[in-house]
Amino acid sequence: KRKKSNRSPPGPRGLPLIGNMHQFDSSNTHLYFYQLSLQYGPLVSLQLGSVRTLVVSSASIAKEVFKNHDLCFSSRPALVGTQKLSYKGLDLAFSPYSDYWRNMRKLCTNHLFSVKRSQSFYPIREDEVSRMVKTIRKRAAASADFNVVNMTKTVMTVASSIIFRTAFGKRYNDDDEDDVGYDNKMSRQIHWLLSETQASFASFFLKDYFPLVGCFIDTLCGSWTRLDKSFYGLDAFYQQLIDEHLHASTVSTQECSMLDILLQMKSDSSEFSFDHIKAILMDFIVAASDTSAAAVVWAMTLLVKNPPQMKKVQQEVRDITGKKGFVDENDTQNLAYLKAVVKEAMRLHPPAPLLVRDAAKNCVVSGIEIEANTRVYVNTYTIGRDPEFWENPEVFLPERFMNSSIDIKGHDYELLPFGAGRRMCPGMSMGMAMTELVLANLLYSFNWEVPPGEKTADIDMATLPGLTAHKKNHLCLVPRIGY
Ligand code: HEM
Repeated sequence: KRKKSNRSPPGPRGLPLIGNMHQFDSSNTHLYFYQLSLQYGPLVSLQLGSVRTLVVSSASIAKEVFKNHDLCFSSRPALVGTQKLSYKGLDLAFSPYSDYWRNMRKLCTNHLFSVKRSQSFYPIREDEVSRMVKTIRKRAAASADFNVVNMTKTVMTVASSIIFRTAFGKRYNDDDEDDVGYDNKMSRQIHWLLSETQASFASFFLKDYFPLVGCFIDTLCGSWTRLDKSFYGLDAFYQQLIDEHLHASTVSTQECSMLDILLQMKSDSSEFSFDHIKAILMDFIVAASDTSAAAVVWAMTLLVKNPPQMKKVQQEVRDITGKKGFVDENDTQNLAYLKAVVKEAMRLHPPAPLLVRDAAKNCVVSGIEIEANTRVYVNTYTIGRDPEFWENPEVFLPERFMNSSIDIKGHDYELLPFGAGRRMCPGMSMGMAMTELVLANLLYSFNWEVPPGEKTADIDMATLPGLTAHKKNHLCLVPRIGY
């Protein structure tokens, strides 16, 4: 029996010292892992430098990981980039499993991420989505040469505006946003904040795989200098916003924001510092806007490529909303088919496809002994396409979720867009509220066409490298006033 549990899962043959590092694609990791799973099966082992790595690609093994051994797999790897940006693990997302993480998670779930809190931010979502609709309307009325909307930019802008305003309680430059994509100071500042944070979190350091020599090579390559520069830039930006809040009389902060709540938490506890606040805000910024925006863009892409489903979902949104001009969050609760569309888009294109954990101790999964400190990637992209669970897995068919009990809450292991177990996404209700509201209003107000001379079949599904799986090439569509 012991012999059996010691066998190692299959995987590509590596080289001495570096293992499989030379084959590892760190830019589109989930697609690389998907290919490996097609070749080697649902459990693949790799040696990435000094890091033993396991890739899980089936719902049944994911269930073992998250249900039977969740405690063992509740830690995250302490990577150079994430440690720096999280102020050495003072955040939630990149903190190792510990008493600190448990307390922080409880605190944040109660104060920041509860359903009630998410509802309290609804006016912000409503206002930003209305602004988006207004700007698209202008574009729809423009002449043929100017009516193409870059959906990727538009959706990223509305999502980051919502998140920025939810985090800090204010907008920038209300006045000059008469263009789709709002190319103004706010947009540029948020864009910089987002891209810098994303890039730093995802930055590649050899030290993460070769602790002894990696540090030296990273220094030679200038990776540390770049990371330090980003970190100090972001730190200064957050400090400026905190200072503005502390001297609230100098700015008009009308809305209660996440930062207000965090400052209150700081004044209630002497152990809570400004670094804690910045680390949590950093998590929120990186985890919240990008993921929801990616979800909307993938859903729109799939709908445009599937006209019968597009027609059906628009019919539902317009029937339920009636003539009142805006889909609100009471309406979205009743949009069963739209919810099925979102689930189906997340099945095919989960915005955060890799659930990353480190094994805290030895344990046996699928009859195989996993050693402590093994890095485990659960690939929800592959699991969502597993033909054992999904009929015609490559086909976009939201109907499969109508009258189905399969949900995204982390109990149905064949569909895990928000993860599962103790480290599951705490912002699910806010993320879903944002995704559904933006998508519903895009579908309610407009009919969408590809630009003249293009075909829907030409819209590609390539993915951008990064922590969040964005559509690589921007989705550009022509809006026609629909309702
Ligand atoms: C459509 C939107 C979203 C998607 C698809 C998504 C997905 C995910 C996934 C897959 C994880 C990793 C879970 C795991 O390892 O099991 C995660 C973690 C996390 N998400 Fe989200 N997320 C979304 C929106 C949000 C929002 C709006 C927030 C904040 C309000 C948020 C905050 C977080 C945090 C803090 C973590 C780390 C949790 C921990 O490690 O304890 N997410 N998210």
